[in-house]
Amino acid sequence: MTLKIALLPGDGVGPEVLAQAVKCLKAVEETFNQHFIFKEAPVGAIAIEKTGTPLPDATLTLCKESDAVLFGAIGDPKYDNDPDAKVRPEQGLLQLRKELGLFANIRPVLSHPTLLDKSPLKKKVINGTDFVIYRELTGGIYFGEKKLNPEGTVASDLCEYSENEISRIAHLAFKAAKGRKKKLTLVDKANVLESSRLWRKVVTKIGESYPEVALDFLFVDNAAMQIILNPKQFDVILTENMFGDIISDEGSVIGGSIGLLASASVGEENALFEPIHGSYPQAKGKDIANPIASILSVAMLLEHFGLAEEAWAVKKAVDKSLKKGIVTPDLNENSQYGTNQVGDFIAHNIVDIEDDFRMNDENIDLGKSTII
Ligand SMILES: NC(=O)C1=CN([C@@H]2O[C@H](COP(=O)(O)OP(=O)(O)OC[C@H]3O[C@@H](n4cnc5c(N)ncnc54)[C@H](O)[C@@H]3O)[C@@H](O)[C@H]2O)C=CC1
Ligand SMILES: CC(C)CC(=O)C(=O)O
Ligand SMILES: [Mg+2]
Repeated sequence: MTLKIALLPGDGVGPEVLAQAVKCLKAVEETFNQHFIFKEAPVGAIAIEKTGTPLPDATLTLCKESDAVLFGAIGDPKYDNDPDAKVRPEQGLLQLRKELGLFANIRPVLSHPTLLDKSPLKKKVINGTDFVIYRELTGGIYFGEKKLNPEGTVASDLCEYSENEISRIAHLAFKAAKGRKKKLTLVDKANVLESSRLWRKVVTKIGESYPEVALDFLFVDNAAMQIILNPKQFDVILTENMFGDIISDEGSVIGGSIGLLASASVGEENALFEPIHGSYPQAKGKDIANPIASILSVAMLLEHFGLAEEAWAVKKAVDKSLKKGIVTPDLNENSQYGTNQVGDFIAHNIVDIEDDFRMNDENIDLGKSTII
């Protein structure tokens, strides 16, 4: 298979972690005889510096013409610390999601047996956690009308959802639940928000078409508590944009580091793969950022294109690095290994398991396929 992959390294540690993901894709090319055509383009703060805009037209065109986008991270303290900045790196990512129609962001949350003591949560609470968050990605408060009065003393952001925006991701989430533990939890704030009440109504109706899936509801404040009190109760969590953003960072505490959590953003025509973390500017250039979230995003990319064996080989190599302790300092403060060495180890361990393909009973601990 030939795939055109747009590489958007972005800011902070984005380029460093993305470079490790590309190493792994090159290992997949060599080992499995696939063909990936890479083209790189600027996005975020670096693009603002070069062109004045966080998503230059040429970058957007490249993404639209590619089969997939592999994204690093964007963001820079220069903008984070300037509330008056009119142009911001994050606008580039939001516009990209919107322009590519990436309405569903899929974020698996797992506990890995060798990392149980890396989480501040009790082992018995997190052991066996395996859920996936379906976060709506192109609507809600991040995209609603923004207002600031002329005096700069009153501001608002509108949270708006249409039935169609809710139903298209709800169908994806129900289908995912059907293939997993058959449970879907809608996280909302329907006791307060009109938009959440629409979510409940639409999701309840769609649930009738998926009778094998048990549907339940949680208010987001309670969900934030339940995710760390009893994460094993969850299978598929469906939620709106901002709630999904927040609870997925919270969920990363279960795994032991946000540097492990990958994501896929999908729409009708396009797909983008990125770690859930940001640009981690404190680590820029220090070779300490965990590249695994970015590498597992590659596994999600491969799954998305039906390259299941290749995806499995990537996950298996990640599993090996975790089990052998070839990890960055976020997972072991005494670690001798940097971003590059972990990337090298994983890429080197991507091997062909063609004749030994036991996806369902192989003893690796990175969950089953998450892309439907
Ligand atoms: N998708 C994206 O590109 C995102 C961009 N951002 C942007 O990133 C910048 C920094 O935001 P923060 O709130 O500090 O979030 P962040 O996710 O960049 O970092 C928060 C903390 O998570 C840990 N961390 C993050 N990535 C890691 C990695 N690969 N390995 C090990 N530890 C890691 C570090 O302890 C770090 O202090 C901001 O400008 C923000 O707007 C934030 C989230 C997502
Ligand atoms: C620009 C932000 C909305 C990015 C973010 O925090 C995320 O997608 O997780
Ligand atoms: Mg986030």
